[in-house]
Amino acid sequence: MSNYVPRGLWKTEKVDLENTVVDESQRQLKDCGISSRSRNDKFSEGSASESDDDNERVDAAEEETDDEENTFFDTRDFLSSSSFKSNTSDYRISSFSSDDDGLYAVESEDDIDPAIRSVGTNYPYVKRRKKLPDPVEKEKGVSLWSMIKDNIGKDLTKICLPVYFNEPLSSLQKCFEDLEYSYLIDRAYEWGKRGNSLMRILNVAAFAVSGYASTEGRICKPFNPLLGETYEADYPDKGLRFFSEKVSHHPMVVACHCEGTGWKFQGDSNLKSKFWGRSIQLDPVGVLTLEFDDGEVFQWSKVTTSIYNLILGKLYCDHYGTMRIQGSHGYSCKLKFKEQSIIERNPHQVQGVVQDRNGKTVATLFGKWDESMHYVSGDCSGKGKGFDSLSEAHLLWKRSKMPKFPTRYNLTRFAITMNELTPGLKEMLPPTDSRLRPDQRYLENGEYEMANSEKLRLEQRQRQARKMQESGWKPRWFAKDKGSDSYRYVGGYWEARDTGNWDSCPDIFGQIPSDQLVD
Ligand SMILES: CC(C)CCC[C@@H](C)[C@H]1CC[C@H]2[C@@H]3CC=C4C[C@@H](O)CC[C@]4(C)[C@H]3CC[C@]12C
Repeated sequence: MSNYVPRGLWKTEKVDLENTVVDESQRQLKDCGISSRSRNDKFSEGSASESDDDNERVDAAEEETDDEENTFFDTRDFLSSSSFKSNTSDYRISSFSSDDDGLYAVESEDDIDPAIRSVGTNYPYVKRRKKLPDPVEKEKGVSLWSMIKDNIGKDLTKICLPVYFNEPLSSLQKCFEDLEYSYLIDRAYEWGKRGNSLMRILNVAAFAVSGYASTEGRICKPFNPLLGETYEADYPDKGLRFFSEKVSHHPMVVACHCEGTGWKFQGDSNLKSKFWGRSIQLDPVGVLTLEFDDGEVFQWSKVTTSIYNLILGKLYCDHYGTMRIQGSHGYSCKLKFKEQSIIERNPHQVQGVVQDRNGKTVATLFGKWDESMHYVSGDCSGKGKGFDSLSEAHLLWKRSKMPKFPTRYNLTRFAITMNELTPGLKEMLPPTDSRLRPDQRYLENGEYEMANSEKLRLEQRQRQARKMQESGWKPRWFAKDKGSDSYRYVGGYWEARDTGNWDSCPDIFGQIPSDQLVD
């Protein structure tokens, strides 16, 4: 059994995914006879820290059975069932066929009220790029194993992984990926305005799930932003503008704020990570808040994400757990993300219910986080019943098609646009914007050597971040809410951008003045 790992050999350690160091315990892979891996089978990285007395929990996690198994009916069986097909026979046919639109294309949604369906389609057109630049240098196959083996005997926690394991986006930009399907919030807004709160929460729920779609097949690490790094996304073509800032380094926290048409979305993301040997578990802490102009507020938290096959096999991630969306006007929604099992025929299932203020189930939701979400009126989540009424399922959301020019990072069409730096935009940005981060730009251009050396330089800089925080560093655009641990946008970013006055923004990507260097 090649992947048998003696118990006790694996320490359950807290892994800082953002610190690009190789975990000491990976050295032990060698002792287990695990041989080289290609670049495509990427490896974990993390810093060894904290307790190693949690071994039992590994066992517990492995042996845990999914007692909710039965409550998940087979969505795939259903989607291919004739009753469903006859109802929405053309749901696979895209209503947009040219390659020019794809970014915000909504697939055929015949049963959606045309007036609602057209919400968000009359935003101005903005030309955005459809591919990343062609790489300057040829890609080379870097195996993580070769890096580890050359460093045996050294302190492995001090080795930096090359930029080759990164995707050319920062964690700040990745937050914006959650807004790819913002038209669902626009629809929710419209439904609510028409007095249909049930359709409002259903669209909010579909939005909350849709943010996960872009994580499928993405196995590269985003760049860990520097303290004070920011990212803005001005997307009039989606009727919104988004802004995020890295507000803390220890623990690593990113705060974001997005103003849409009739709504505001904000939150901060702080991941608690656990290293289980073969996998890494990420538990997001913090609440996301969506606030409509008419006063209705929705709050929810993200579910657990795990990254599997760090040792052998194909790396992949899965999302599982229960997401509770609490609305301020009576309805709430509970969504279960089913955990994938090894023999899973039908992964990525999500199922849930909307309940009114009395706890009565008024609608049932089901689908897959990487595909689509549907709803049925009434309660059909119970076992044994439901398949008849499922023929009345209505499409809420369907994932957009992947780009015509795939990237080696598997970015979606939307993600490809996020790091674009047009000359006009460059002049508007503060010196802290992720688009100006040199190593990330070099990686995007396929200049791997330069990317690597710049990454090392900036990581050197970043080592001062803890000191900065301890000596009273404060984020520029967010502040902690009184009596709470969450960050709120204090305002002023877009106003500063209008005047072009970035005096208060430090040059975080530049050279460190030699008198400020610390050892
Ligand atoms: C171990 C290394 C080299 C492999 C690459 C790890 C990749 C797969 C990891 C690194 C950071 C991770 C992301 C970190 C944060 C979030 C927010 C969370 O709410 C959804 C998942 C998501 C978006 C993760 C998806 C998986 C991810 C991209």
